Amino acid sequence: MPAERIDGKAFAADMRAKAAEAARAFEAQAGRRAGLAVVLVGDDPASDVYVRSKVKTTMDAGMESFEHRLPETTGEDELLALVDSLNADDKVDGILVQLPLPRHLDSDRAVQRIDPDKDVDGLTVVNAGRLISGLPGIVPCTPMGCDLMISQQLGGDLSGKLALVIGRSNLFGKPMGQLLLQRNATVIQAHSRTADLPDLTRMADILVVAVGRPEMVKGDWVKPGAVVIDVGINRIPAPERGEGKTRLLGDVAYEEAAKAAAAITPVPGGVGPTTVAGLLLNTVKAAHRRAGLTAPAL
Ligand SMILES: Nc1nc(=O)c2c([nH]1)NC[C@@H]1CN(c3ccc(C(=O)N[C@@H](CCC(=O)O)C(=O)O)cc3)C=[N+]21
Ligand SMILES: [Mg+2]
Repeated sequence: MPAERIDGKAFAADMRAKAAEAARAFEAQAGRRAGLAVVLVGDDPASDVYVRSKVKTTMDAGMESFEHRLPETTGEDELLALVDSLNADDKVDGILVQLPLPRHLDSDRAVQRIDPDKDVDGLTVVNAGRLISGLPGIVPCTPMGCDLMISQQLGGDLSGKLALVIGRSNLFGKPMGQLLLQRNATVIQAHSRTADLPDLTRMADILVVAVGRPEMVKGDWVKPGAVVIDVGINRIPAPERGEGKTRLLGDVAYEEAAKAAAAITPVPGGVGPTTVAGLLLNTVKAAHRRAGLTAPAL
């Protein structure tokens, strides 16, 4: 039986509907809309597309969007001053600094300047510490979306399951491993220096791949019946679609892997759309917390 194709677009639509419902409840109680500030420095076209989609989705969910576009030549002091002013602005519940920043800016410095209670990307050391300590905090959006998809497939308790995460970034791999651990999975965190990776993937009941190498995980690396989550977004040239055209490939060879897996996320239309939806959930949760209101279970 071929694998179930996990529909990330439908899943994300459901997450957005929940965020919109929570946003209405927040507005009714707080007398203002939850607000998300997005900071974009420079004019990278890919970042521009992401930011536009974040702004639109935010407004569609009944939240306020504050868009701050700064020129490529922005200095570090200016960027930090903007973050400071957003930290101090009561209408702003969430702050996102779009990455990557232009090379002359220190992205870690900018991100760590964000008030942890407004850090809707979950990238500050405070939120990383809260996650590893099992304290309430803000979880990075992409692992949050993957965690929700995995629990929809397998239930909330992953006792006895072996989960393999390939990738160890602060943005994805590390928090993903922590979320799986919290659900009682036995977690292996693999990365570019891991030896004999296919031997490990073949043991994994849950295989989460975030390496950024097109179709690196082959069909015969997948344990029969596994749940496979492909976090890779690799844009590759597609001359067959016309001059200068590109297409997206995941880190997993989808067609092959789908023959073994029980369920698998496609690229595009899998994990990607849940990322922006996760941002809305984080923003509306942050708004409730900041206003001293109980956030609805999301
Ligand atoms: N501070 C910060 N936080 C981020 O969360 C962040 C960021 N910076 N910088 C860039 C990356 C990338 N990212 C994606 C969001 C949605 C899709 C998405 O919806 N992808 C669609 C395809 C979109 C397409 O066709 O290009 C999909 O996979 O189906 C992908 C990638 C968030 N990022
Ligand atoms: Mg990673």
